[in-house]
Amino acid sequence: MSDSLSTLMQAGLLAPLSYFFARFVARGNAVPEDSLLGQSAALVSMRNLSGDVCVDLRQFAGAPLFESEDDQGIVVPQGPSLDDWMNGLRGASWVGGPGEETPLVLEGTRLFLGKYWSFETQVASALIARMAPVDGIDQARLAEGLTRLFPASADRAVDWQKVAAAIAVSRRFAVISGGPGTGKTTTVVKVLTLLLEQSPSMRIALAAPTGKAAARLTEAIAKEKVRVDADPELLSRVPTEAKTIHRLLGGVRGNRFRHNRDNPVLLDCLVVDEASMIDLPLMARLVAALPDQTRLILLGDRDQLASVEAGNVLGDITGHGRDIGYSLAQLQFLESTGAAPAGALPGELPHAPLSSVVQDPSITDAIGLLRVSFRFKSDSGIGALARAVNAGCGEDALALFESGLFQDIAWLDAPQDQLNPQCVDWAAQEYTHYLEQSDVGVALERFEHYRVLAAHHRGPFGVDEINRAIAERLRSEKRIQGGEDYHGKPVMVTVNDYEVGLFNGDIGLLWRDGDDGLRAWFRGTDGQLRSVSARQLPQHTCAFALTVHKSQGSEFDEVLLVLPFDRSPLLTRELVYTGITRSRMKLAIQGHRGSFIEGCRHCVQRSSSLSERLGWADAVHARGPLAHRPNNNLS
Ligand SMILES: Nc1ncnc2c1ncn2[C@@H]1O[C@H](COP(=O)(O)OP(=O)(O)OP(=O)(O)O)[C@@H](O)[C@H]1O
Repeated sequence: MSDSLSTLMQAGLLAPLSYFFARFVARGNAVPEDSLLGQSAALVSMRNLSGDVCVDLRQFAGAPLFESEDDQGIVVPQGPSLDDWMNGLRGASWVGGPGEETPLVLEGTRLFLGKYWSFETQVASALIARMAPVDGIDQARLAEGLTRLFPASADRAVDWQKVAAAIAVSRRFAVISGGPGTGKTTTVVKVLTLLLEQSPSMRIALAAPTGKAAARLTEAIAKEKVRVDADPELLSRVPTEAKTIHRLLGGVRGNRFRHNRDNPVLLDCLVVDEASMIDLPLMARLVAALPDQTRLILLGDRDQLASVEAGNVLGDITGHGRDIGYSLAQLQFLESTGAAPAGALPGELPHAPLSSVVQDPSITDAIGLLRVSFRFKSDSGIGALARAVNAGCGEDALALFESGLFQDIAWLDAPQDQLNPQCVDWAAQEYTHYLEQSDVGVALERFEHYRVLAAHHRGPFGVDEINRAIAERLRSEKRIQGGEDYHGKPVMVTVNDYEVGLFNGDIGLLWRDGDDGLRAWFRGTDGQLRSVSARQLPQHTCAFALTVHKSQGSEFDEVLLVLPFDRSPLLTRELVYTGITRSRMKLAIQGHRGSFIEGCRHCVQRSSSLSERLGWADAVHARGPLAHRPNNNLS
């Protein structure tokens, strides 16, 4: 006999939200909360809070439904056999089939929260509606533009940027994915140029999930625009400013965005950067607010961490690290426009016929993978490290630190229960540079050069403790003075405040403004400085150290990555890869060697059916070291 859901909640094994949802569903069906229905509702809600979009009952049939520690003395309920489970749920009035508006939806063996089933199907149908190639492309003009903007290299190797550009111009939905410095922004500026050459009146917008990412996109687009060989008048129509997705959608009114299906954003083309950070609900709201004829181009690194909230939208769209092969029609198009030399691109993949990878090649036909990093050359330890981690080889990654070949990477062994003192030394030394500035604009810019990142919030290697240790050191060196709020304190906003215009993840500095006291200063997506009084500052935390999750969309010259000593579910290949690739020039990792190797083996797996809805064959979530082919993104 297993313990009740309420006991599980009291023991901290079940979130209160999941318990009350289970109770609500059970009462709605007039059954006890510890019935199969109540337990199933609690399971789906709990898994959703951990990032899954649905629960595949096959994974839980005959297995414990919730995680527990052996020493807790709690008996966790087990899933029944698959047949009994499916039959039991089919009889419940609050469990509907696909399309029914019920709190739970059962589709095949997958059980969804009704809302998430709707989000997933909305995203799938919006992307599928854009999957076919666009009619009426002037191929001669496109071929001329591709030749002009992507001059042939001497070695006649495939120019993956050119391939991705041809794909993005010819389709209403495209993804351009690549690791850091592979030229996503460079390519998209050329894509927009080619689109404007096809259709000069095209209305284009740029967006990103966070203010930081939008500011970086704005800056990168401005830099690339001046290098493009095209009519300056046409180029002036490429937008100069990227908005956050929240701002593009017009901010929240009540619990809805101002732009939605009934009041769409009127655009011909939307480019969204850092797409790996977009969770399923936000993606659903974004596509709902776009008319079907609006082109959507997603940029991102498919190997990065999935979004904080449920779903792994970019991973699902791009096949979770699988190789990409193109259909015959796509190969013919790419060759006829000169995007790739005849016979150079993968159609049927060397290790498998395309039909075993995708049920419908339209999905791979929409993806351009950038495979060469222009940032990390062959002497870059960061590049080599990212490649080894991405291939799941923690041992190889550790060997790079000891090889003596690379000056830009360093490993620090973690003492079991405290930070390595060298970490605090380095951080205090680096942060002194911005604290020495008199101008807040310069200080903000200087602050962005260096960052400490960690996997966890709490514990000896969590951001809370690291922030405390760094502040204490800087205080002892008289670099900062004062209590909770002080001149020079870095702050990160942790909520969206539409009134004040500051959003979750925005980073600024508290800075004394003459006699007016402390104000919090931020740089907007347009590059302009703005400040709010310390009193107006929405809920925030200290930001000497950030979680790797929060650092997505940012890059720094130098990074100290603090990994936990013990194995942890958070320590995954994607987390380590994302942490490493936040650094442009210099990286130090503090960690435990065994946990690091384990972490590199372990991939984030989130249950959803989006990849299958989009045409990928079977569930491709298993991305273990064997299933994953090393990619060349960072060569
Ligand atoms: N084909 C190319 N040849 C030479 N340099 C290039 C090429 N493409 C891009 N670069 C340079 O590489 C650098 C990175 O390019 P870009 O910013 O477009 O990459 P990204 O993938 O958007 O990077 P990020 O990781 O910052 O998102 C830039 O300095 C850019 O000018």
